Amino acid sequence: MSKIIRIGTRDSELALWQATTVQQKLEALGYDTTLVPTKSMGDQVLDKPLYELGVTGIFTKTLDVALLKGDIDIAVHSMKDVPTQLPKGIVQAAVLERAITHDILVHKGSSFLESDQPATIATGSLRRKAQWLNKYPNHKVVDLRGNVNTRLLKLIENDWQGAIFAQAGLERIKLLPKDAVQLDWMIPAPAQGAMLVVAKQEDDFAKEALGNLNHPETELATTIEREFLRTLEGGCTAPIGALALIKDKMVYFEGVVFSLDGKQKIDIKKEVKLSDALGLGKTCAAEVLQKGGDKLMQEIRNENSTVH
Ligand SMILES: NCc1[nH]cc(CCC(=O)O)c1CC(=O)O
Repeated sequence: MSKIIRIGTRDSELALWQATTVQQKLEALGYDTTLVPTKSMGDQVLDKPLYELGVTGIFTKTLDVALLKGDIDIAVHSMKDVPTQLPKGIVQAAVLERAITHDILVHKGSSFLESDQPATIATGSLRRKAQWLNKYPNHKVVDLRGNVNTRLLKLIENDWQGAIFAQAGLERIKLLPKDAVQLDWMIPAPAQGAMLVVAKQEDDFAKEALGNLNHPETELATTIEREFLRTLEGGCTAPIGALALIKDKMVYFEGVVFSLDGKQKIDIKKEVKLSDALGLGKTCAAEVLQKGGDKLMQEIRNENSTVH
């Protein structure tokens, strides 16, 4: 195997951890590899909320272009950052076994959670904001951008009580504080905690190499969650959560869409046999749309377009 697989990645600590993990797995199988770190637009524009940038795939576009130009052979992504429609010519080549899916609150003392005192929580995610305000209507949520390391620093520098992160991200780069509070009531983003490796459609060598890294259960769960998101036409900027758990040949699915202020919530829970899991995300999304989700999604699109 003389060909060297060039692995494209963003250059944040978390992205590099993820890409190195893929690199080590490929090397263990006997493949030669090299890492190609790149800055994405999403990492460069830090002074605007994500949802105002109005571009889907802001973290993935730079790597897509590098892949299609032939500067890299594969790209490693946090799967939740990847738009549900991949660009033409790029395919999903491996979904790695998922880490913990939960969100987590990093704080400077958590007693405020048990009181009625007002508090300020930071997050750049509309999904986290809506769910937080739904549970704590008297709190304020402020925008927070940047990679995980930057966001932790901003929390220290600012007068906020806490900030919300994906537990998987903090664990991977060993920055999870011991007293962080796991938000097991918060529905994660579709595909949170999973890594996706993409390749060019025509690159059989890369696709075969990556086939060894694929984790079918994670692939199925994330497919269902992303189908739910795609059917709702949520992109990456709507307050939509989805989680599919696979256990004992059953799939347990939970999906939700919130209004931006967190006051309205339309959710769905379904359990089906593993053999009936095909199309589950779509069916659940159709039910949500029918239960008033279509109107809610339209409101979200209108409100989002007025802030652009
Ligand atoms: N949007 C940024 C992002 N993309 C993936 C992760 C964490 C790892 C994961 O969820 O797979 C994070 C950080 C966060 O949400 O705190």
